[in-house]
Amino acid sequence: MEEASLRSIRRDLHQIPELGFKETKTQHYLLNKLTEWQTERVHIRKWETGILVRISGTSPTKVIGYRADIDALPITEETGLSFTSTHSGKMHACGHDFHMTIALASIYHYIKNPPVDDLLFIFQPAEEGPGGALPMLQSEAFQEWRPDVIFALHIAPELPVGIVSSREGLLFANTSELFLDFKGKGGHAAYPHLAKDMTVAASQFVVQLQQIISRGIDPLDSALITIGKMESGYVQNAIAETARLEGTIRTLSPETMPLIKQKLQQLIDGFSLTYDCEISVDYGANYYQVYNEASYVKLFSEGMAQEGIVYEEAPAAMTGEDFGYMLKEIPGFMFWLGVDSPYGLHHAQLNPKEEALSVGVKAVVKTIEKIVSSHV
Ligand SMILES: CC(=O)N[C@@H](CCC[C@H](N)C(=O)O)C(=O)O
Repeated sequence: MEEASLRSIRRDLHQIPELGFKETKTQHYLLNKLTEWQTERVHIRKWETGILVRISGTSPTKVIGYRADIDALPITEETGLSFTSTHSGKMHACGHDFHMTIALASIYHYIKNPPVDDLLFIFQPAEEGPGGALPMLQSEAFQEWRPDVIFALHIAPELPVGIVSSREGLLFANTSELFLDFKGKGGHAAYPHLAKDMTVAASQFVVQLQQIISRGIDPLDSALITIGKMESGYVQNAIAETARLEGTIRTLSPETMPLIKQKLQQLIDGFSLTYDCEISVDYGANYYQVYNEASYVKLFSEGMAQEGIVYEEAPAAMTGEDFGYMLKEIPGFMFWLGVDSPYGLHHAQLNPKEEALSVGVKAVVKTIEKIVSSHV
């Protein structure tokens, strides 16, 4: 596909960001393109707000899967681009507009050049939350077309265009969302002794919970807790009756996650007594680690060298990806695609370079060819 068409698709998608399981305009846009190009080899199925596209091979011995996530984030875009988000308070700040464009262009390639093996392209909803990969994987629609091998990419703002990166084994962490609600007793700001101040309780909690990691977890088994949002009270001269903390827990090993949750519960019990309040916890969406199968990463790095794309070994990252659930069931891998943006993932000014789109398509097509001709 021409560079100009890649950019135009990416810009269209960039303007209509939608949150998890609400990607109706996105689904409609993708379906329009797919049906416009459809031939007798191409079979399309909807699943919730996602789509599965199966392309029949000329002489298939396996099914090769490629997954692109399609949802956006509740972030107000500040890029000032001419094709900025038209959905107020929502933005493709994690590159899923790139991921979808690269998947569409790869499908287009295989419509023009029929593949040897069967291909399954997966447009998956709700990666940022509440998690679309696991229910999609378990769906009848997916299981009927289940691939034998699967891979995916993620944009990497810190890498220059022309560089891709991955690693054998653990690439992304185990994650759990964290929502804490505090309920005390409100009152006049001048009478703190008659109230139960949840601003104070929640503030102490934020500081104290960092010690779960620094004092409770083996430093060689990395983990983190980030509180990204904190809310309490209603007005400057009243004691806050309620407070809410929203965050995420990340661990390098699946076993450390329940340990942190157990220690959090002990902290919650202690705080409830000390501050005479009620604290409820909700762990929201949980994602399993992204663990890459070594043989496919080797195949990928060989393929990139043949294609003139620079391959670098990636460090493991504390980012999360529900694609980990697909890799738990189906062998494969994930890689980073350099897009060179001074602002990182989840930043309101993230602006990936569009030259990376064609590098992404080349990388996906080459990887499919390598898997077709391999015996792994
Ligand atoms: C690649 C990336 O940025 N993924 C997200 C996944 C979010 C998982 C969930 N909502 C959580 O925050 O735990 C990430 O934040 O790493």
